[in-house]
Amino acid sequence: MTLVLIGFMGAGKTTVGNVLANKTATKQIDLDQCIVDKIGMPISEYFDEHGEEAFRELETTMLKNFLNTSGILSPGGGVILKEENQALLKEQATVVYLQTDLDELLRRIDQDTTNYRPLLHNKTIEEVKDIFLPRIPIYEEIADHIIDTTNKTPEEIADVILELVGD
Ligand SMILES: Nc1ncnc2c1ncn2[C@@H]1O[C@H](COP(=O)(O)OP(=O)(O)OP(=O)(O)O)[C@@H](O)[C@H]1O
Ligand SMILES: O=C(O)C1=C[C@@H](O)[C@@H](O)[C@H](O)C1
Ligand SMILES: [Mg+2]
Repeated sequence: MTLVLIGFMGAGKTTVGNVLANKTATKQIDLDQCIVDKIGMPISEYFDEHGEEAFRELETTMLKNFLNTSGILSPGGGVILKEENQALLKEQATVVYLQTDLDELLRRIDQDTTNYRPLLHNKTIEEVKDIFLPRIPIYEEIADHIIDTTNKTPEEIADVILELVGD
């Protein structure tokens, strides 16, 4: 079964997925990257040109394409918003939720110069909370395992995951 890492932007899905892939000699599929390769533009540009709803449709199509590929799948943080995706993840994957305190997420996102996250651009803390808080129960509901990543390195998180799901 595919191992899927879920969590908010900055939770470390891509980073931990890479560490895990190296440790287990499997491949990591970063769904955001697959989408970028397909659309030929950054996600932020796609949001500007086509809107979030169009992005979500595309994200669902790509999730279906890659869900049954063996390895580690790291989707974008909003993949859990669609009920269709929630059902797919619950039924067809082992799901690990990378849980992180909001302060730590904001610190990581602030320091991350390689990724631009359109949903968080120019948002106040209160506006970020409006996106973050309603997602928490969905992440928790879908997860087979929950790991608090706040004070752990990606290496430590990968080791916890391997203990939980075996390698
Ligand atoms: N456990 C950690 N401790 C400290 N920094 C971390 C940790 N995990 C990830 N980071 C850093 O936080 C930033 C965001 O990580 P990453 O891109 O892996 O998050 P993501 O969950 O894939 O986000 P998105 O949903 O936007 O794709 C990166 O700069 C990464 O180096
Ligand atoms: O959490 C989200 O809604 C998103 C997270 C990113 O990984 C991208 O998938 C996109 O910017 C949306
Ligand atoms: Mg990512």
